[in-house]
Amino acid sequence: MQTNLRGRDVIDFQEWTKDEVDTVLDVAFALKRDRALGQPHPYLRDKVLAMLFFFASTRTRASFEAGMAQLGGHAQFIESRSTQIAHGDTAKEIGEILGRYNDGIAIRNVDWGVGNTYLREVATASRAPVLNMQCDQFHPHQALADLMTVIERFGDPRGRTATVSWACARSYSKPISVPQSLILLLPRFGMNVRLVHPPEFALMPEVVEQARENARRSRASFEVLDDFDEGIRGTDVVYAKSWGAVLTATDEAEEARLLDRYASWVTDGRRLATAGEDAVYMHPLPAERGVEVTDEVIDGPRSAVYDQAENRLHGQKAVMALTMR
Ligand SMILES: NC(=O)NCCC[C@H](N)C(=O)O
Repeated sequence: MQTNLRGRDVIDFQEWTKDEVDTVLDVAFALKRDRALGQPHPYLRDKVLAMLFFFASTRTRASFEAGMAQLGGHAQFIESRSTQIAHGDTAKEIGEILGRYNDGIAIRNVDWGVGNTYLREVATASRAPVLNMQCDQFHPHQALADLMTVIERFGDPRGRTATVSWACARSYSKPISVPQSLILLLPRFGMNVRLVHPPEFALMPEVVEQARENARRSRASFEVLDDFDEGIRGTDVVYAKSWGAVLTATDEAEEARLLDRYASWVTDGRRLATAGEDAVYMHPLPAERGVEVTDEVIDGPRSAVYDQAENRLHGQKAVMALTMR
């Protein structure tokens, strides 16, 4: 195993070289094979990961915690609301202190305009690496699991087309972190990316610009479209999920009006049938069934959602094994 990733933070893989991400993928697939064979791999014996959550989690908590146990270590679950953070513990203090107790600090803070800065402040103060369990701007471990899933389905992803699209959903205004990490990572592996959204649901311009640059460097294409049907036609990966109008909507009422306007942005069987012959449907979950996607699609033969969720475990174990040793 390469050792030079020890101590490295993962805020987004954009800050890692392609070779470094390749190392993570190699280790992730090796750990996945080990697990299938019942082969133990206790690379992190006696190591402890702090998992600090400012927001709800299903897959992220369960997979980081299971992963640490499988690597021979331990994960401690910390919910921000049961800490003294509201009483004054600063990001610097959290970094200093949790960094002294632990070998890694994983954080989920999706508050718009807050999360990314918070993670970086903790990372600056911490002697242990900080792993991003989703912030307002990036969700690197989701994108990693998704890339693994694409590689498992298609082999070499070069020349394949991935549609990263907005879809309608009403439960809450979701972060833009999943599509942002995806459009940054997939072109680096040679995928042609179509970013599709209504004009009001734009991503951060500097992230889109970086994604375009990543595509240019790998001689892949990068397009921004506002027509859902056109975005899906002939594509290999239909990754359609909701996100909030964080850069344009000023209040919930305005966002609700936008959702009414774009309520037809649902991935259904008719639309999926227009994608490529061996196209795959992807979603990070939780999905709003009947609003974002029909049961027929998410439960259908082209859906990769459970493989994506499984690969969270293997990808994160690779990151932890490489950064926390
Ligand atoms: N797979 C996950 O980490 N799920 C939580 C993040 C996805 C969430 N629906 C989101 O859109 O940001």
